[in-house]
Amino acid sequence: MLDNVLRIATRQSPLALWQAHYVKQRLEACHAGLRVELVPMVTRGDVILDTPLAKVGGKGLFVKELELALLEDRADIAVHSMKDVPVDFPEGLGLVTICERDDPRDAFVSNHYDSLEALPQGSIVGTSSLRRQCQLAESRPDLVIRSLRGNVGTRLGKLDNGEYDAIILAVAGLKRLDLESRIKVALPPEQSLPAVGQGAVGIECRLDDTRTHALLAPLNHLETAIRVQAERAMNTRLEGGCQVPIGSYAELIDGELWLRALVGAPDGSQMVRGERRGHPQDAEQLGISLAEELLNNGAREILAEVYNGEPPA
Ligand SMILES: NCc1[nH]cc(CCC(=O)O)c1CC(=O)O
Repeated sequence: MLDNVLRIATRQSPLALWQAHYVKQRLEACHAGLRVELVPMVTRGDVILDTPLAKVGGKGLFVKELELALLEDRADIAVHSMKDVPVDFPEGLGLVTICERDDPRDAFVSNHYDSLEALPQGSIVGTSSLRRQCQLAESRPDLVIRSLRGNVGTRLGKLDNGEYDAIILAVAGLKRLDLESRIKVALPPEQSLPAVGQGAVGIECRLDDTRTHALLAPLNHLETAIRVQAERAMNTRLEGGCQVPIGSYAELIDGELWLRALVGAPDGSQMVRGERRGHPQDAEQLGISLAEELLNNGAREILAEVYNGEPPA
């Protein structure tokens, strides 16, 4: 491989391409003479579009092919939405860089209603995320929640077709695709606790590739990395698989790390919440101890039911 070239394995969805181009631009701005190339790939997750993710193997489907390309040295890095990165990495690969987080919140998107509160009884809301579903169902048990999959553009198309009265998407994804104008309200964490890593872009590479590590170093954002570390430690301790009703969100406020988390029954009938404050250096321990508190307060039973029961339609 040429000394001045770095290859990014990327999916070809508009969001994945935006994220890959973002990293390319930042790397080229940091390193004069470096040429960053995109290596576009198709993953199984891109091919299977009409089945709920929980039934076909979950989010891991979107990263396996990219990781294989790294292991076979057909690419040097893979760029991911941190939200979609499974907790475990294949032998020899790891996440070495987390870029500065964008808006982590969920967005309420509708063509007819200005807010969640304004939705009439029985309105149809689209989301395939159990995390969004359980929080919606808790505050508005009257709503009808229907599965919604596909790229951000596909999902908006289904809203515009009239299949849904409203849908929930990540603010960050809409912003990246220049679709911020579609957001009616960004939901505060109190109303829709974000997913682990939501809004942050992470970079995976071979653990022994010191040249790439050095090139990536200036892109790492320490505050974001600490927040996401606490969130991921929480999910890992819960053994949160791919499709889970778990929210996990950390903030750094005046030097203090504040982690909030929830586990909910998909129908919103039960919800276990907790929070912890501590030193940023203890991010991982904070996540683990909060997870243990939730497990002891009922999360264990909720998660067992979700994993053994039928995946939601
Ligand atoms: N599950 C797909 C996905 N993965 C990351 C984002 C948004 C960008 C981000 O959170 O970094 C989205 C779209 C969405 O949830 O609306």
